[in-house]
Amino acid sequence: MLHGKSINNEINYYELSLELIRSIIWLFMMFYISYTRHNRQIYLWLLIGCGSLFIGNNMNILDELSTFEASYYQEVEDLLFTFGILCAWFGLYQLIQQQITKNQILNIAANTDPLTGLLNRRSFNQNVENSTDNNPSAYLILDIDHFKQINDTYGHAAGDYVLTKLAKHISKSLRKQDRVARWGGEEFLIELKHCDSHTAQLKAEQLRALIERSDFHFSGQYLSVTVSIGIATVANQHLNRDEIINLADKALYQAKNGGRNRVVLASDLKQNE
Ligand SMILES: Nc1nc2c(ncn2[C@@H]2O[C@H](COP(=O)(O)OP(=O)(O)OP(=O)(O)O)[C@@H](O)[C@H]2O)c(=O)[nH]1
Repeated sequence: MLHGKSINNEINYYELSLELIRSIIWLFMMFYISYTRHNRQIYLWLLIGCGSLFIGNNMNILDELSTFEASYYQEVEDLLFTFGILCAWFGLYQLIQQQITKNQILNIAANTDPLTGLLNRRSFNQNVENSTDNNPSAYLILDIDHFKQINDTYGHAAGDYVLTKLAKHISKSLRKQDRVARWGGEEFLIELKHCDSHTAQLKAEQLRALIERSDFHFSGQYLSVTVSIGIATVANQHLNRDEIINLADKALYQAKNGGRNRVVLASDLKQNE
């Protein structure tokens, strides 16, 4: 007899069973979370939180058995409850944060090219479909000349370096409203918003010259890099975007056939055909 409270040996088995079932469900959920999220830290917070809540809940069952003052159990129970709820909420908060971060990472991975960080073809097309802008745009398809040779001579890593550096050059030379995507292996698609064919041709020529002048050094080797560019504009063409891009592709084909390292406009192409 410690503090003058009479011993009551009756345990409420029904209450205890309910607590046990609840705890088993929690444990199962936490193992499931830990297994699917692969994050032991979150699992630990939830486990500590739920463990404290479980013990807190069962304090009143112990109360029936023991000799301590009821107020003593009440204090410990309150403490465990508060601690348990804080831990469980913190675990849940971390779980939600982790889910948000994972979604963001997945979103970036789904929409960008991993090598250059530019938009990928899927994401570029999606945004084009969502666009309600009726102003004329110009489409430029830029392709690296003899890229296979760079890979074959200096290695795949050198080719990757060229692609990455080229992507940076293109991105830097564009305005905020313009977009660029990695369209294929060594091909980039540029969308110049509100741009007529004359301006598009000037910009493409500037970009071509900039790349020709740029230093591409890889592992102490100087790499000569040039590009060919095909252009098509939306203005005055009663074609949809896919058809315009096809026109730009044809212009690019002619730039390649014309000797590479040059810019060809689709309207010139029509006249020449
Ligand atoms: N390093 C590297 N090479 C790539 C990548 N994607 C595609 N390629 C290579 O790009 C090369 C494209 O070669 P081709 O289509 O023959 O074109 P090209 O040699 O540039 O010739 P032209 O376009 O006619 O001037 C192939 O050798 C591909 O392996 C990449 O992500 N990294």
